[in-house]
Amino acid sequence: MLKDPLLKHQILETIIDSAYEWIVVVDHEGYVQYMNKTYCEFLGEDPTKVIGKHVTDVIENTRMDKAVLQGKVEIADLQFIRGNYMIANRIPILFEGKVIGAVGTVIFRDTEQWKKMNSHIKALLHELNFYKKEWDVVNGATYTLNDFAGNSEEVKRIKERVKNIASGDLSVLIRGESGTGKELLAHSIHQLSERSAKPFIKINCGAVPEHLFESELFGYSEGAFTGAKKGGKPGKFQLADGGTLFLDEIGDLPQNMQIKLLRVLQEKEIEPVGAIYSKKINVRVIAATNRPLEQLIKENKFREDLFYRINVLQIHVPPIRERKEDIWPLTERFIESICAETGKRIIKVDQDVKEAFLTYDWPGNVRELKNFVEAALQLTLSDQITLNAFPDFLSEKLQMDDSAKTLKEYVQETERKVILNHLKKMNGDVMAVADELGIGKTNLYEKIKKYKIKDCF
Ligand SMILES: Nc1ncnc2c1ncn2[C@@H]1O[C@H](COP(=O)(O)OP(=O)(O)OP(=O)(O)O)[C@@H](O)[C@H]1O
Repeated sequence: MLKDPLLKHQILETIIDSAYEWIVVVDHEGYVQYMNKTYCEFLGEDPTKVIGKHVTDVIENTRMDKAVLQGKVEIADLQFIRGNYMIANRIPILFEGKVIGAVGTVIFRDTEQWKKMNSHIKALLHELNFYKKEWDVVNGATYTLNDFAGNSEEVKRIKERVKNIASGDLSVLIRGESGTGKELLAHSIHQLSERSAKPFIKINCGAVPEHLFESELFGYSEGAFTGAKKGGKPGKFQLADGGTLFLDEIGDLPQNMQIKLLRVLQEKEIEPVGAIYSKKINVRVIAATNRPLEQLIKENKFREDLFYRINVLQIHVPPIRERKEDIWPLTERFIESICAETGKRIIKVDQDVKEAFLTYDWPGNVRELKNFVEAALQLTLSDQITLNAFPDFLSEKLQMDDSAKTLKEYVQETERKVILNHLKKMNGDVMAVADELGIGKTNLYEKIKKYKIKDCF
């Protein structure tokens, strides 16, 4: 029996320091009371100085402080530390029925071993992604209507329209600025149609060199030209047979191709380059454009007959600056999916960021918003997104005052800010805010609706 408490302590410490896991102990307020040597080494902390620091200042993405607050055991939680996934356990310490602290352990003390396991997992994930992409190539459509996020009336209207027009073979023209989600909607229409088990094939009319267009769309037969593949090559129309062909950026289709495309849509048959036969095809066409086709028609750059052929059903997706109430639901959706992919944990987005997102005009639309959120999550080291989390050029953009604004716009912006600040201050008490601002309750409700600030306080 060991009697000497010092010796006991020394033995225990040696056991803990050489233990397989990294170990941290915090008190009831989340201050570090103990951290074993290997964990300190990994985090680059001095074991003598780490004691007394708040755990959130020491460990990235930690939930030890929450484990103490909630008093709940968390086992095998995926935690992202220093660019790596770790498996963390958090166990509250109870004394006389009260939580007095918590013990946290992280599996994989040996970084070499961990690295091996990590690259093994990453390789598996890569493989999984590879097969997922292969499947997507065969099937083509990766998005469904559920992926189209937003709560605005416009989004609701678009979703209803997609559901109504998905079945059937009529051509669809999706219009809207770049990055508004036109391709996502094209996928959704295909997924909801009777053609969903058949391929969804996309061609970007703005990206194919003019001389390759015909063979890209209609394929070629063997010996069609020097360098032609033995046995010929199917074009996008053949690949999409039975399914859907998505003609992205149709406004950029070269003129000589416009007439050929029109013929195919009318006759429902294609003639591969160099072939002396034509082939029946069964393809539904969905086209998208961000260009003013009517104007292009006037300028003789787009054929009117082709326009009427593709414009049987139309969907218009408004830019994000015209449906600002979608910004927050979209941001939440992106944070959620990026966190699920990377193992990061984001609990809060600063009010400053929300404000800046609402004020900014988003010329690149949802794509730009998604890129902003991705960049912020990449750079943030805590579980909170602040304006500092954005790369400099992005935060400058977000905070930039738009000098092209009219006086009316400035007035409206100020009015919006004042109302929002008061609502925040008064915890959303509309009556109290109306009183303080000296306006009627109905008037205030109208302004809340007009400025779409219902979800911002
Ligand atoms: N409502 C939405 N909900 C979720 N994600 C969206 C939404 N709208 C757009 N996105 C995302 O924004 C990005 C751009 O969307 P998409 O490629 O569909 O836009 P687009 O209008 O086809 O752009 P372009 O005209 O430049 O081809 C994609 O990553 C897409 O997933």
